[in-house]
Amino acid sequence: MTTLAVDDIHLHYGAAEALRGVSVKAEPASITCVLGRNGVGKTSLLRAITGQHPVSSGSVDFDGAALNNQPPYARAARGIGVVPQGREIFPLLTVEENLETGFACLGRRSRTIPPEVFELFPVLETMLSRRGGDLSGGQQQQLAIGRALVTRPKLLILDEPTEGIQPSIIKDIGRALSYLRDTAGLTILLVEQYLDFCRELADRVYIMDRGEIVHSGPAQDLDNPDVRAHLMV
Ligand SMILES: Nc1ncnc2c1ncn2[C@@H]1O[C@H](COP(=O)(O)OP(=O)(O)OP(=O)(O)O)[C@@H](O)[C@H]1O
Repeated sequence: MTTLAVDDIHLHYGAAEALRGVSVKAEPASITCVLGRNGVGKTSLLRAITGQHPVSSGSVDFDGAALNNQPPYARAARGIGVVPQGREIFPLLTVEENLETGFACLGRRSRTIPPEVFELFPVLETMLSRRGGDLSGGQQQQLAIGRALVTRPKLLILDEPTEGIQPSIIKDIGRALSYLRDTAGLTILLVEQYLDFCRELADRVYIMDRGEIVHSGPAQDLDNPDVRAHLMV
C-alpha cells in the first residue's frame, strides 16, 4: 500500500495560487525527492501534507486513510514526522529536552528515545546536556532528525536537510536516511535543492516549477539534461 498519496491539490495564500493540481506518491521503504528552484512551491506542498496550511481542493491520503482537515498534531500522532526547513531547534533547551519534545504525540508508555537515534548520530549522546543553540548547524540538523525519529514516524518528511550543512555531515545524514529506508523500512519524503544528494539517495524524483509537477520518474532521470533544465535558473 502506498504510504502517502497526494492527489490533485491546490493551495492558496490569499488570492495567490501556490500549488496548482499537484499529485505526488511516496511508497513504503523508499526515498522520494521533490526538487525545484526557490519559490516553486516545495515547502507549500509539505505544509499541505503536514496540515500547516489548508488545501483549497484535492486530497492527501496517508497509510490508507484520508487526512482531510486533521491538524498537524493529529497527523504527527498518526505517524508523520517532520524535519522543518531551518531545523527549528529550541536554542535554550538541552539536546535531551529537544529530543523529548517529540514525546508530545506519544502515549505515556512509548515516551523513550529510541536507541537508533544515538546509533545514527552518536554526537547527540555526547552532547545531551548541551543547549541546542550551542550546537553547530550540522549537529542541529542531526538533532532535528533525531527529534522526528522520537515520534516513531512511518513517514519522515525533511525540508532541505542539506541547506547550510558541511559536506561530512551531509554524508552522515545521507547514510542515516539510507539506513532508515533499508533497515527500518521507513518511507521518506525529501525536499531538496542539492541535486547530487538526491541523485544518490532517491528512488523516485519529482520536479516542481511554478506550483506544478513538471517531471516525475526514477532518480536516474536526473542524468538527463532535459530533466535538469527544469532546475536551471
Ligand atoms: N505564508 C505565505 N504567504 C504568502 N505567500 C507565500 C507564503 N509562503 C510562501 N508563499 C509564496 O508561495 C510560493 C511558493 O513558496 P514555497 O515556500 O512553497 O516555495 P519553495 O519551493 O519551498 O521555496 P524555497 O526553496 O525558497 O523554500 C512563493 O511564491 C512564495 O512567495
